[in-house]
Amino acid sequence: MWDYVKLAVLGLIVVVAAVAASLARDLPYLVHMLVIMLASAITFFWIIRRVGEPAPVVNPNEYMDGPIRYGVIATAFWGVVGFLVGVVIAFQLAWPELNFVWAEGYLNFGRLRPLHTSAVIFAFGGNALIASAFYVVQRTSAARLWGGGLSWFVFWGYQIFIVMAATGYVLGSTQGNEYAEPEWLTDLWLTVVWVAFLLVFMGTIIKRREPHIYVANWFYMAFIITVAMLHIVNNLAIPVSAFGSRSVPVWSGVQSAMIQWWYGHNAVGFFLTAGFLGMMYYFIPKQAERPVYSYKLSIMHFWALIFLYIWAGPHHLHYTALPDWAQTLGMTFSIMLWMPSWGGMINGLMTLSGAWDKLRTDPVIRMMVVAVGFYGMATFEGPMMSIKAVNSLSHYTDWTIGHVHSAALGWNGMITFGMLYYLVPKLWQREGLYSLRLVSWHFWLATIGIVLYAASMWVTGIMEGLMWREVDAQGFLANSFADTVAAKFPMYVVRGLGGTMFLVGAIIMCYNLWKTVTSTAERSPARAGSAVPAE
Ligand code: HEM
Ligand code: HEM
Ligand SMILES: [Cu+2]
Repeated sequence: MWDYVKLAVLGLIVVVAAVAASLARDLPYLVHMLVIMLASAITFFWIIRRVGEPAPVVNPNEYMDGPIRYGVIATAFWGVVGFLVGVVIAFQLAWPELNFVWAEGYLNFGRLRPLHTSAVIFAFGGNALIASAFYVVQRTSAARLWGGGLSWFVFWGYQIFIVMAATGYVLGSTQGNEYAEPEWLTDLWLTVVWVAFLLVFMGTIIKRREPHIYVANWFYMAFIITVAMLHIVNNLAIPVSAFGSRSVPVWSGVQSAMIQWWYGHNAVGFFLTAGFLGMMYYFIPKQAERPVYSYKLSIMHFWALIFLYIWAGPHHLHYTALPDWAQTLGMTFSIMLWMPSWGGMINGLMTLSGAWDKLRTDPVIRMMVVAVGFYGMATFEGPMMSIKAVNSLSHYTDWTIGHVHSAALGWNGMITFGMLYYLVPKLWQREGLYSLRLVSWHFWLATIGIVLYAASMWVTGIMEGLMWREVDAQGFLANSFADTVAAKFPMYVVRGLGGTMFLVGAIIMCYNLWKTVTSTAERSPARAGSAVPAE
């Protein structure tokens, strides 16, 4: 019965999408409708082939790891895609000829930049967060994922969101809000998927068989709930037509700017920080085989972090039309944010106390520790850049880009790599990784790549900031803008090389993980996924 309801709904979606596609007013809308039509049609046929088959017997004591395995593969795949686009745009900035004339309007810097930022944050980071949240919540709750097949919907729905966002960027559909570029249709779809994600996560927490809610789950919960709130408020818009991709935002003027950076900053705070701290709190103790250093500290810095982050957004709008008091408020909260951030860093690093020797022998733990180190560095640099006097130099320069990437590559990238190295042998029931030597290669390529990236951006950032300020004896500007661009060329090449090393490291990781699954010995089946007791 339930199958027939699903078939009817999917059939209806296919027809509606086909009609909407034929009425489309613009190309991105047409493509999105075709994507929806195709995805619904494939699901339709997938279900119809199984109608009447007895439902597979699931053991409620067994973890649901299917969507997590897919999520791990998607994380690695989108990571390589996102880094590759990053390398391309890095070289486009060094050599503008790489904005090929034949690809103008599709593959030029302006189209590829949001493709890069969304691919790395939402596709690579998002898949890593969803997969690890599903893994951690089951293990720490001693419960199977709630909602039957809903977690599969979350996985596939999220991939459809990624495809819609990516095709939209290349075809020129954008709201023009950084990190919130997708238009209304894609936004609505993401909202549906995200609510399903929240339901699966909370459902599992509620039916947990472990009285205690482990701290990693608090961070994941804050991440899921806050991102839902940010996404909905920042994307409130009225579509121009039901059959076109364009919309008119409800916010305007300085309010619009403030809401955008309330969103943007907390995307950093809750997507790239809170969620990833959840990852840190599970995978570092596991890999180090040590308990979390201080449970008390984890609770204190959790509440301080989520309370302070929400207020710090105005540091993106220093010296703009935003009222002065709001800028100062943003700056003050940013400086306070240093403390809970370092609370997290200290807790992550000190979890290794008594096991520091592992740094010599285990390249995976080395990766995780370096990640936490970069987290600490970025959360010192950020509060410093939020001071208005410092920001007057750093704003609009490559210093910001350096800050972003030391955090993104160092913290988000490295902790995710560590998580993947931990998860793949577990999820495919292998004795261990195919090659620790290759992990070491990945570690060094990535670390040196990050250093090249961050250092070159600090140099160009401070250089161009100072060049913009320089005046001659009469008070005229000493440099034209083009002079500052020309002066940056060598550093842009260095950044591109650093990015290439980071990308090569990630490709080595994919090879290593692939070999782990295909050519290492299986673990004894007794140790495979059983839901009691909590791990
Ligand atoms: C191979 C690695 C990477 C390379 C070569 C690379 C390169 C770039 C380049 C060239 C830009 C544009 C800078 C500009 O407009 O001046 C950029 C922007 C950006 N990238 Fe990356 N990237 C890489 C990895 C990542 C990762 C892993 C993340 C996040 C997890 C990330 C997040 C961002 C963000 C958020 C921006 C926008 C920054 C801003 O507007 O201030 N990138 N990247
Ligand atoms: C205590 C923590 C942090 C504070 C106070 C902070 C502060 C800042 C400040 C002041 C800027 C420059 C704004 C501007 O001049 O336009 C900035 C930019 C940025 N930060 Fe941070 N940061 C922190 C941590 C992080 C972390 C951990 C990440 C990533 C994982 C991150 C990602 C970014 C991004 C993506 C931007 C560029 C936004 C844009 O203009 O597109 N930040 N941050
Ligand atoms: Cu911020």
